[in-house]
Amino acid sequence: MVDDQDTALIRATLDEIEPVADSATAYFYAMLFVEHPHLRDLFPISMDTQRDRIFRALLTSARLIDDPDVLVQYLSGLGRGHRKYGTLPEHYPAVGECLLAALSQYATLTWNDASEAAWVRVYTRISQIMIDSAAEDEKHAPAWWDAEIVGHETRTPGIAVLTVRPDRPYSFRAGQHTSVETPWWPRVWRHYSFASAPRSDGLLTFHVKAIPAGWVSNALVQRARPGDVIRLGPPNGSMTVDHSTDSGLLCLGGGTGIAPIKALVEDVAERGRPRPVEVFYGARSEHDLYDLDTMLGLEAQHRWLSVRPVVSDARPASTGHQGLGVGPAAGRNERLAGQLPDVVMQYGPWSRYDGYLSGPPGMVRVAAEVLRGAGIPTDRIRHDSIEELAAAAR
Ligand SMILES: NC(=O)C1=CN([C@@H]2O[C@H](COP(=O)(O)OP(=O)(O)OC[C@H]3O[C@@H](n4cnc5c(N)ncnc54)[C@H](O)[C@@H]3O)[C@@H](O)[C@H]2O)C=CC1
Repeated sequence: MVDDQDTALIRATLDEIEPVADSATAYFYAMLFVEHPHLRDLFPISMDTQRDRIFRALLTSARLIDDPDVLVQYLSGLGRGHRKYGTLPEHYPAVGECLLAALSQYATLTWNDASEAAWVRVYTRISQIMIDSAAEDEKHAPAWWDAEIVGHETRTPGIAVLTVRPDRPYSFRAGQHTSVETPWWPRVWRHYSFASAPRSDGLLTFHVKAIPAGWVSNALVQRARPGDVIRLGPPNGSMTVDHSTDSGLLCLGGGTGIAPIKALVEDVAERGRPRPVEVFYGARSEHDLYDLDTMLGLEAQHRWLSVRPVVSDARPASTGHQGLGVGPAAGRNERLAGQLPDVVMQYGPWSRYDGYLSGPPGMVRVAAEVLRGAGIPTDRIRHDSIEELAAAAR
């Protein structure tokens, strides 16, 4: 979608901007709100969590520029996701104009007529994909769903499992995530993975951990109660099961990252085609393994499933699990000790498995490398965008 010359020019601008991204982004928003004050209402009152989103999206696009299929998929998701903010096609030129002004102001070494022309071409193409996908989506899906909380279960002082009933049918795939807005913080949206495969009663579940200074997560854990109504954006994400193969699934779920892994296990169970699924469920302490009973319940029902709890803040286990392979092992469900990716490497071989990674961004980053080292090709390792995970963890 972009030729090599434009790619090089775009990357040169972004390399120069990256160290001063905060200033460039502040300049961009200041200009946007001064020149186009009516757009201010599309953004949250407090901009602190919003600020780096646009730059993150640009970086993600730049990183994917060599992979047009994935880039179009990413931008289409972004376009659909922008409907819930009230974004309209006529807003894109205003954003583009301020974006280019900010880039020219802060990328003084690399900015010239050629790079400006490249940015105009690329931004026009990016916005067209987003506008088209939003228009297509509008034909068959609402911009957002209202969803009533029908269950709120506190699992630990900081973790709650929420069950919600959307006001209209909501279709998604196991392993995907959505964005959530609470009534208490208008226009502040946060991503949460679905913790179950689609259910016949149409209910959706989420595992939410209250993170320090996390407005949405604290509201959902501490304040939300049955009867409250939250808002959901469209489903997104490609960490879904490839049902066209019978390869095994190697799943790493760290902390609340176990939520989509549970959904994936349910998805495999519903397909009725048994294939080996090896789940490593990591937490800092025994106490943090808040969903272990559910996972062990699933393991008891399905012979093809193995669940291994791993605790990182514990002394190494005295039993010799190392190098045993992934077959049945004595003492299964006994706590393994260590960081999730390290423990997984004590098992295997994994080269014939597909990798599914979900959890803190640091874990996902390290685990992706470790699985590549274990012989799983990059295109068979699935996880959500690490930039998005890092933003969610703040
Ligand atoms: N789709 C996804 O990827 C999802 C991601 N999450 C994210 O998962 C995180 C959950 O947080 P917590 O429960 O506080 O998890 P946590 O920080 O307690 O860690 C959970 C596990 O990950 C391991 N881990 C953490 N950092 C690591 C690193 N740098 N290298 C290797 N292993 C590491 C720990 O040893 C532990 O086993 C949040 O950041 C949340 O946004 C949650 C749900 C879905």
